[in-house]
Amino acid sequence: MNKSEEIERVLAEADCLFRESEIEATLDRMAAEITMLVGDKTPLLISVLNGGIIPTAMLALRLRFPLEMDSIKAGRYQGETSGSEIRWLLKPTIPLRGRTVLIIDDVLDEGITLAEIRKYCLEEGAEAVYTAVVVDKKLNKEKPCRADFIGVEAENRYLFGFGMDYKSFLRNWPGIFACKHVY
Ligand SMILES: O=P(O)(O)OC[C@H]1O[C@H](OP(=O)(O)OP(=O)(O)O)[C@H](O)[C@@H]1O
Ligand SMILES: Nc1nc2[nH]cnc2c(=O)[nH]1
Repeated sequence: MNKSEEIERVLAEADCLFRESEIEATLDRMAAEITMLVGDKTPLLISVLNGGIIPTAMLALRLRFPLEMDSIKAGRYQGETSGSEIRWLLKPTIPLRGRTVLIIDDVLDEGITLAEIRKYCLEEGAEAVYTAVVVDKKLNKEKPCRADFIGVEAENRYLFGFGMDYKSFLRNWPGIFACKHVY
């Protein structure tokens, strides 16, 4: 099976957990919550690449207050469907000292990535660090990091869409989908 056949098969078998309209409504609600908490803090939004690109853009367009944006890349999956050691690939260039930071990512799974990024921001002198994810996966164990703003909860299956990839593809799929099999 070549790559495009694999992607076609994953798509054909996948279950849609949340439709585009449901995620849009969820993002509206998250934006209102974020505004209440940090709307007067001139926050720095940090997008966790690559999965955070789409959620960050969609959330930022809903925020009507002054903010800055930067990115961080610290991945554990590197295009695979199971995680390993975290690798730092890009750090923000805007200084974090004294800032209210909002880290935005697509999915909170084991919570290791977000916990490490949160720790990094605090070490860099951020005054307050908040975290937002579109999906929090329900695992039957404690996570090292909780998100302050959560879109939806999903079962513990491999997900794609709305920023989340299947082996680097399908981040652009408009909804949240669960794979039946990973190949
Ligand atoms: O909670 P965890 O188990 O640590 O996993 C969550 C992380 O996994 C994915 O990133 P990935 O490393 O796959 O990089 P990507 O954003 O480029 O997809 C996702 O975007 C989160 O950042
Ligand atoms: N795309 C994707 N990335 C992840 N990183 C951790 N869990 C997941 C998941 O379910 N899907």
